[in-house]
Amino acid sequence: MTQRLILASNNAGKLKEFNELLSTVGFSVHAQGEYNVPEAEEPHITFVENALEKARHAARLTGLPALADDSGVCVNALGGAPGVYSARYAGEPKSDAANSAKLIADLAQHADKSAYYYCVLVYVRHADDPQPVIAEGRWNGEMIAEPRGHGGFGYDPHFYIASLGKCAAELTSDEKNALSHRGQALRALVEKLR
Ligand SMILES: O=P(O)(O)OP(=O)(O)OP(=O)(O)OC[C@H]1O[C@@H](n2cnc3c(O)ncnc32)[C@H](O)[C@@H]1O
Ligand SMILES: [Mg+2]
Repeated sequence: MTQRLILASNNAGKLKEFNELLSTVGFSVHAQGEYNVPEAEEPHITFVENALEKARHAARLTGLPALADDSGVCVNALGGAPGVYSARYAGEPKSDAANSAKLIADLAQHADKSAYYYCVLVYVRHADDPQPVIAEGRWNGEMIAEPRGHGGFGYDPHFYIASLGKCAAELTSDEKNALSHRGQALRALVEKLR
């Protein structure tokens, strides 16, 4: 039986990756935009609280189970910034190009370019679910100034994986999903839902 699931996100890049990752596990997935769910508030200082807020918001407005992702890039030399503020690092309106440009500028004087992507997923069966299912994933890399590749989204053209000699934006979507913070978190979540 396929179970209808709301993806509590408005980010087109994430939605594409979720559709690829979830296509095989028996969920019929629908973006919250299909149900006219407006963007949720993300007022918290932790990824998990923001993800829970987004999942509950979508479940409450649709009456359906919902999956939310809160994620970001954490740069060690910047004390973990932009972290939970990754989507709006350069302010509003959100812009991947402006965010990347600010991050590269902020890092220019630092020798340590190491960074990691972090993703937490929260699944709620309904808005008041007392047992949300939570999973996380982390993907290490480093930030490089010159953008490379056209795949992915967000900071991917600047997120370099030395062992591959490539940026995340140079990977196919299957390659990215196999390695990424989001892919890791989703596989862990699916295990917990079995
Ligand atoms: O909240 P929703 O609607 O899901 O969409 P969002 O883009 O606002 O999502 P977040 O609040 O979780 O912020 C995550 C940001 O972190 C960055 N990010 C997360 N995962 C990424 C990935 O796989 N590749 C590149 N950048 C990523 C990117 O800038 C995202 O906008
Ligand atoms: Mg957001």
